[in-house]
Amino acid sequence: SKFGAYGGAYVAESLVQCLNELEEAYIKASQDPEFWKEYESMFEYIGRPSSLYYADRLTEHFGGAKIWLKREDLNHTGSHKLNNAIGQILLAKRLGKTRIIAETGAGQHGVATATVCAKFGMECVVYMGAEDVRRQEMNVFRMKMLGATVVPCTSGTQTLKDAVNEAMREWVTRLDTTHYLIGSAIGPHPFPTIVRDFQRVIGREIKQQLAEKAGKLPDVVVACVGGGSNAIGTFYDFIPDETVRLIGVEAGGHGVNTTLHSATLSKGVPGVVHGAASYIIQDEGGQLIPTHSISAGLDYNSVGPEHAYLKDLGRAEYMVADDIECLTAFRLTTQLEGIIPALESSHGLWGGFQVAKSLPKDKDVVICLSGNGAKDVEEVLLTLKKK
Ligand SMILES: CC/C=C(/N=C/c1c(COP(=O)(O)O)cnc(C)c1O)C(=O)O
Repeated sequence: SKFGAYGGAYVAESLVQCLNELEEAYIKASQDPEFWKEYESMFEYIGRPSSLYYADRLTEHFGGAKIWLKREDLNHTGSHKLNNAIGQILLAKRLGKTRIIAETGAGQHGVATATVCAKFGMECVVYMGAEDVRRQEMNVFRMKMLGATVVPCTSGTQTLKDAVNEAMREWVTRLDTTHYLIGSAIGPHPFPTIVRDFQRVIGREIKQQLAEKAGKLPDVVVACVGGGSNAIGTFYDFIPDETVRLIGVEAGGHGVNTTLHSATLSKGVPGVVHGAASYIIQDEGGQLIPTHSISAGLDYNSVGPEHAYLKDLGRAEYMVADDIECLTAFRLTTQLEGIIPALESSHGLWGGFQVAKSLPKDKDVVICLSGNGAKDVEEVLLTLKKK
């Protein structure tokens, strides 16, 4: 249940039994070929395998290594989030739950959760910071259209961490009927392990696809890091391949020399929040301090414990892209490849571009394009108008 000193389950007594039940159910399911068959039978619904697209114009523009995009934005609902939502609702069914709650920031996880609840006939309640309800309004419409109840959270900074707080607070009162379908590789054990196992299909497909297309392993794989699920899913099957560099890109917001960022691994400190030991953006007293990112899905005080572990091991490297760099990558990808990326993914794109331009042409850099940017175009226009 630990990733080195990180991970664990630092929760109130009232949650321990439910987490043990979840862990037991997951261990049984993960050892049951029928479970994985059922999970993989839903790949058609998700649209898997997602394509590994060679971005020839971005490659030419930067003049260095070949840039490949892993198109998780083309999945049903528009991001990688459905990979995890499908797996967890199958678990919830095995646990006999009838009701699902979730947190969301960018609204992508909320939409993915509402989608699987519609598909599998379960009640769905999604907690979402009021600020994120405003900046990801299109996804709020989609969640409601899919039959979910969206609960705006007005505590704290009214963003992702506040939604997690409220979801956990409610979950502990409804453990018998309700599964908390967590949206990233965060939270108390066994959540980070479960979410990683449902996202590792990303890296497994990349490995197979690049072997087919280029007859080799990637030299670098890059992904943005919010809670860390698309990144750990991209990295996990490459961890044993020492020649493959693993690079996570966090949100630099207004700059890491300000307090308004979400660069947890670069500027945070070890601590405990939302049931897990990891890196945290907090003050000396251990209180969460307000974070900022132009992208709601990266605007979070902590990060998955497995990333904290990979960082300390030196197996993965973590960079930062600030709001401006994110917007630059957003524009370049849109105007050179005709692909509008989510603002979250744009952080990974920026990081991948910087690495690609520093490498020779015979190298291959794969960037996980975690989501579609349709949800962000209004916010981007608003931001550009303020310039
Ligand atoms: C679970 C809270 C995070 C959300 N989204 C995060 C997100 C992220 C960051 O989440 P992780 O992959 O878990 O680091 C990356 N790309 C897209 C398109 C995202 O929507 C959400 O609510 O949709």
